[in-house]
Amino acid sequence: MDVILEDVFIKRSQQKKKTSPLNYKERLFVLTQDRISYYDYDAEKGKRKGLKGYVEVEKIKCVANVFTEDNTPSDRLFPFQIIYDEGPLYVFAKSDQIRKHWVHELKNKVMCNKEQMQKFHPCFWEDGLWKCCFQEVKQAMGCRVLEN
Ligand SMILES: O=C1Cc2cc(OC(F)(F)F)ccc2N1
Repeated sequence: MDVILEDVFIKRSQQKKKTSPLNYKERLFVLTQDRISYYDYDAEKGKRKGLKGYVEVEKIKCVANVFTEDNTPSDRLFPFQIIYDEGPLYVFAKSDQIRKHWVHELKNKVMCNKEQMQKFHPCFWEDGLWKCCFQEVKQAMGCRVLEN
């Protein structure tokens, strides 16, 4: 299966508990027709190393930008979210242009998916609540309708 897009992003690890610290790791992301995979990689050699995980494109219910807060570090200015049945996965692109390209490609794939989501949370789930609507239930219905 050939590569559609490939880029180095920071990903936010899914927090097990709301008190556990958030951690951010740089990974190589690869989009193919049916998967978005991410790898450990060697920056010096620019080589892919171990596959760390993936999400099947058909499982993605929504892709959207995420609003950042004012105190966002400079390497996490362009986040987007990939929402699948287990919730949102947060990825940080290096520029708005790179983010736009990935979100565009992923949206094109999601529109063909059986399960799509029209309501989502435009801000992060962080420290046990949605930063957009302050609901404290992660499964709370999205507070924003997806515009076209
Ligand atoms: O804990 C995790 C696993 C993960 C995967 C991911 O990228 C995706 F969608 F799988 F391509 C993005 C963020 C995270 N956080």
